[in-house]
Amino acid sequence: MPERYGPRVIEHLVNPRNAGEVSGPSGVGEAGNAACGDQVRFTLAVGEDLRLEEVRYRAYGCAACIAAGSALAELVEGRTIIGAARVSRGELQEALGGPLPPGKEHGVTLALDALHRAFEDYWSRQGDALLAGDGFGDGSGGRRGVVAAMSGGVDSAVTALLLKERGYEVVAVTFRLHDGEPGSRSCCSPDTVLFARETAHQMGIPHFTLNLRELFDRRVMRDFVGSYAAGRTPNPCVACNAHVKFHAAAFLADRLGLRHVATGHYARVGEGPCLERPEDGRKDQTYVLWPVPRELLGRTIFPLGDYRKDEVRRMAEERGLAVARTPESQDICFIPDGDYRSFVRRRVRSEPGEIVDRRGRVLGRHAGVVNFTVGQRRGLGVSASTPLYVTEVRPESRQVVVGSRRELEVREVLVRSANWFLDPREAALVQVRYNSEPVPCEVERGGDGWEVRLLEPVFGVAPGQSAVFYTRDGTKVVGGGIIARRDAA
Ligand SMILES: Nc1ncnc2c1ncn2[C@@H]1O[C@H](COP(=O)(O)OP(=O)(O)OP(=O)(O)O)[C@@H](O)[C@H]1O
Repeated sequence: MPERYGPRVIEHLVNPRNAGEVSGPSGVGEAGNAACGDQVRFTLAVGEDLRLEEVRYRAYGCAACIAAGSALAELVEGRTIIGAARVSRGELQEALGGPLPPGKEHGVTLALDALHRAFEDYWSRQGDALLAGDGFGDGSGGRRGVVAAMSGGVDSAVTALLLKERGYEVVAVTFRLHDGEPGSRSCCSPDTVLFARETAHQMGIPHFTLNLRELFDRRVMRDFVGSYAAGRTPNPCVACNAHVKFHAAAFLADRLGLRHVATGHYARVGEGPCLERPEDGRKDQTYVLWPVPRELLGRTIFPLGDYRKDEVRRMAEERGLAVARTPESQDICFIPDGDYRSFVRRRVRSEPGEIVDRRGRVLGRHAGVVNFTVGQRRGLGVSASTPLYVTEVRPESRQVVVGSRRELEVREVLVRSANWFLDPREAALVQVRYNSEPVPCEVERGGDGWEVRLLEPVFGVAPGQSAVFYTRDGTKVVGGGIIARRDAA
């Protein structure tokens, strides 16, 4: 036994606490691996009152892992799950009598990671309702607390911080949405999850991780790929807000008895509840938030809605948060290199087809409709005296229709799957693309959706994108929906 270990570490090694396994555990977590020598495993029994009734650990490998496992098990047994999720590296080091010798710190990392993986497993076992897309409560019976969704970026870190400073009981959660890539900036890489947890702990906030890979794969990634194959242009952030992020945060808030959920989106919740534009117009995310169910919006807090991005970064710097300098996240979180065409091509079989004009004249051939989206000008492989654009994608006949810019002009749009915060009659402006200005419109019920008359023409409206409606003064979101293909059933 190296002499470098302090007396508390040695005490844990000579007399380990809570060693063993819980029988019939409610959560199991492991970190490290036997191949590299160090491994820690935690098993938990969590009571109905969310207290950790029994905590057991097993550690293989170096003395640091054994001592850290023992100290952590002793520290958290008997605490509520929230109290246990707050234990930081600092607190565990203190329980071991101070930092472990250089090169042995991984014992603390592995023990904490194994415990948090056991929490993650516990929530997964509770999560059938969430995976089935079932409902959530209205939060009215909950405490004045909030589950804050933390991606590991600066926006959500400052969100949690502001809520804490306003006196809310805050619990942070990071979602594992996809596999990410170790070392990548993806929000879901293992490094990012660890970083988010350490940031939460730095603020004295408990942190959980929810494994939502299956839900995200089913409701976002498969829809993303399937949409391109069906000639639509999807928006995965919209799908995630519709089916994953907010429901998962509410699921956890309901289980923990907390009233609110929060994210680092730039938007505001107004009376009604309704969705309102944020202070920082350049960061406005109202366009992707339209599908949040109204009942859930009523429980939601967007603390960043009142700030500009530069103020948010400054607040992070002033409070010494390590996230202060993280770069902006990429457009689509599960495609770190941004090459979404290749991502789709790897997942669907591309069948070649014809490139035709409006009248059906064949102008060329293409390798697959997944490579095209309405409004696209580059990569058509057809030469013409005037610029050509994709005006329509017809997956049934594998045809891509091209035409002049004028042929992209759209004056009527059909919108389905609408979600309204206000009376649809208040819809006076509509935005039909992520980076475009809203145009005046009239909306009325039509068939199985909503007929939208654009009072100014828009060039290039892609089915699958969102149409988001705003009030006449442009400040409030009335509702939104998905733009449908006219001829599609
Ligand atoms: N993997 C995740 N786990 C938990 N929350 C997430 C995750 N990804 C995104 N969020 C939440 O959704 C919000 C908006 O996500 P978006 O991808 O737009 O990130 P962002 O604006 O770059 O924010 P941040 O700086 O916090 O990463 C985040 O602020 C966060 O609250």
